[in-house]
Amino acid sequence: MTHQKKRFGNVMIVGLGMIGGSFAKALKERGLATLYGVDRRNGEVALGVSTGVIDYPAELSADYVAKMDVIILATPVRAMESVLSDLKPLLSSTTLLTDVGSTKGSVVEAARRVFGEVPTHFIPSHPIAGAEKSGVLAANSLLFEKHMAIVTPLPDSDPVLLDCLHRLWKAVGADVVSMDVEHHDHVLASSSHLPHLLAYTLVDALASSERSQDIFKFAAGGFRDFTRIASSDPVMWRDVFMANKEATLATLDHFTDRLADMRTAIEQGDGASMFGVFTRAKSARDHFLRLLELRTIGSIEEVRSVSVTVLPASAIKGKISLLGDKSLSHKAITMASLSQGVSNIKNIDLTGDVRVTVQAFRDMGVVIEEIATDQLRVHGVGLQGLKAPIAPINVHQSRDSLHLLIPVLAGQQFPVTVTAEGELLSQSMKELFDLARKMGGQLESSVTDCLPVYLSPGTPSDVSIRLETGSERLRMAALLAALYSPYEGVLEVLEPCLSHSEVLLRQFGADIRETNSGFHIFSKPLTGADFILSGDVSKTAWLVLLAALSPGSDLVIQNACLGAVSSGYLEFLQSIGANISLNPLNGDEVYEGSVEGGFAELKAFTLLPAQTYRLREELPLLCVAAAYAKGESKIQGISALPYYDEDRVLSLVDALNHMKVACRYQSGDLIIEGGVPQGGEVDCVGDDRLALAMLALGVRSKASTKVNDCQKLLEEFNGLEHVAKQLGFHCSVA
Ligand SMILES: NC(=O)c1ccc[n+]([C@@H]2O[C@H](COP(=O)([O-])OP(=O)(O)OC[C@H]3O[C@@H](n4cnc5c(N)ncnc54)[C@H](O)[C@@H]3O)[C@@H](O)[C@H]2O)c1
Ligand SMILES: O=C(O)C(=O)CC1(C(=O)O)C=CC(O)C=C1
Repeated sequence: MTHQKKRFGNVMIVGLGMIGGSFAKALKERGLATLYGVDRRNGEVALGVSTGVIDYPAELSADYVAKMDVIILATPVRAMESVLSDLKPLLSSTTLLTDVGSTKGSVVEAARRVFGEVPTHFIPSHPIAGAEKSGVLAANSLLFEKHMAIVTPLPDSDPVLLDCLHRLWKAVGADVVSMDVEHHDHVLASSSHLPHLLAYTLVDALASSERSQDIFKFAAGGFRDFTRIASSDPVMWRDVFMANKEATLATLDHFTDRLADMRTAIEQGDGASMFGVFTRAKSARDHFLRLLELRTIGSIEEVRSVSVTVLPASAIKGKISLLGDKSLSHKAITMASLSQGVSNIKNIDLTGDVRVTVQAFRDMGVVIEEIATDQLRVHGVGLQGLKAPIAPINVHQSRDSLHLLIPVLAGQQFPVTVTAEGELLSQSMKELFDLARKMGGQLESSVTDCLPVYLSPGTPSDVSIRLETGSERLRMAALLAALYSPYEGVLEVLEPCLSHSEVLLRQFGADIRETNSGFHIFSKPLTGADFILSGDVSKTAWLVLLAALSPGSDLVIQNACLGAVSSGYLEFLQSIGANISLNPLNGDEVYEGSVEGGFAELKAFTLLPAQTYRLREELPLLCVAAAYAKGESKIQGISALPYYDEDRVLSLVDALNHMKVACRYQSGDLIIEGGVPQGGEVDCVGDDRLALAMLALGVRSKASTKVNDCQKLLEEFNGLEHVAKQLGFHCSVA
């Protein structure tokens, strides 16, 4: 045999069936190895050669085995012991020996029985990919692409060969993960072995029933989807259940108990229990499917960047009602989940981060029905009625979800891990974690006060909290912490007037009394409520600014969220000359109403540090107002802002410079000279608020403005193009 040495040299497959054949074919097609096949059925090997799956037939003899760089066992798992015995006298310790068996403990035990102890060059593995077919003719060279391959190294495994095993799986397209043998067998017992057992048993039970002819005749999609895997190879699966007895019995018992509960629910006509199980199962499956799709279609980074372009010189005209406020949407879902009874929430915005909050409560057993695209029915479980989730709670990049969940989780009876993604992982959460500590919770994290955090409950105690910052998210978190006080919680805040958080909590029956410095919150269960959410605050702020900057505008937002906190920004715009009128529908301190806005020349302004802090959420929009105002505006105290608010302003300064707006950042203050921006192409670094500010900058600029990296903006504001069209200005997504 004369051939050039390939990257993985000579590779022998023992058991040239569907999996062994697929592996051989994948390596061969990529030119990565010279392939040898061994099978107890000579016909499979001959077929392997004739169909080009392998290069050469082989045998388990010294001649062949000695020159192999890699040997892969791909027989059913119980046949592996005899193959290992045959190989034992022939093997060299430099040959990587691995397997693809569906169970790992039994294969390791077989190696121990044959060799005395597991040789350092035998490293088990398992591709999580397959099909219900068997035999070499079912070989598929793409089978492992974007699927996982688990390697289960042992403490003494040879590191060089372990590295080679990782590279081998990677070379055929798999994502490689490491796991210990016992964990592997437990996880696979539930994710793979139990479903096969159910499919086989279901088909067998139905096939032996008296109506089997008709059952199969009328079986359609559901039956087909559920039972595809009952066509899998019986030898392989008999071996799996004999090899992984303990773990499969454990998961089968758990499942049998749950099935018995379902039987009782059907018998008793208990629709609520059935509905609960089905809703949780649907949401869990949808969630896992999304994760799976993300893995198989590529990572988030690979998603192509989206840009939004705004054309200048159009008036903002029309009457509009906005979808519910994002922050109120998060809060309403949280309060409804913690209430006793059912809540109906209308005009809720279920896009972007709000989904994270919905998913977290579903993961903890709350049934949340989506009645319409903007309407939820939440079956609350009470303040302490959440169930331990089966996996860590992931808040992704949602700061709102995190601030609501930490105090709520600190008030439960079970421990839980909370994690996040992106920037949230590297930011200190000290103030938030301190609230949970005050509630008696214990928090452990590998980096102090950062996520991921392991949160375990302690003894609940009355909390007394004094907030030193004006953060609305922290205020809501503190209110929730106080709500879990056994008798009375005390909250002192910088601005003791009522905000939407307290008003919303009162709608759910919370006993919150105002004091000179804040609130007293008395222990009392929340009760379900029905309500309609007011329109989004940041979209209102954006549209009103667009109208103020565009001559000829005549805008009416019918369901704006008004009141002490949310109208601070609108009142400030009024103070610099904007033509805005606020028309509250009722006289409460926090209320809904309409906002009317039109064009007016804006005056330059100075924001003192305290104002800058108070208006920090809308600061990018105020910078845009300054860019169009007559004269020089000064925004003081930017360096004293939380760093993410400061970063946002600094990114906007880049865009201002790019659009030839004269501005400078000096000792923590920003000075902006008003004029007419040039337009151009800018990047919002994936920040939705920054994207809105940059689009506002383009609304009356000399040329069109294209804002890149708008994925997050479109998630958070998915009706953007429609709203623009309705109000007569041109905003297009590419
Ligand atoms: N089918 C799947 O979806 C899947 C997925 C991942 C892992 N696995 C594992 O891969 C292995 C192979 O499964 P498959 O689906 O390819 O089965 P398969 O039936 O297609 O192939 C197994 C091959 O092994 C041969 N064989 C049996 N005993 C032998 C022996 N003593 N010596 C030499 N050859 C022998 C058989 O003749 C057959 O050709 C199993 O251990 C299985 O647990 C299967
Ligand atoms: O897709 C299929 O047909 C499979 O059964 C593949 C499957 C699984 O259960 O997911 C089967 C056995 C394994 O060991 C790994 C993967």
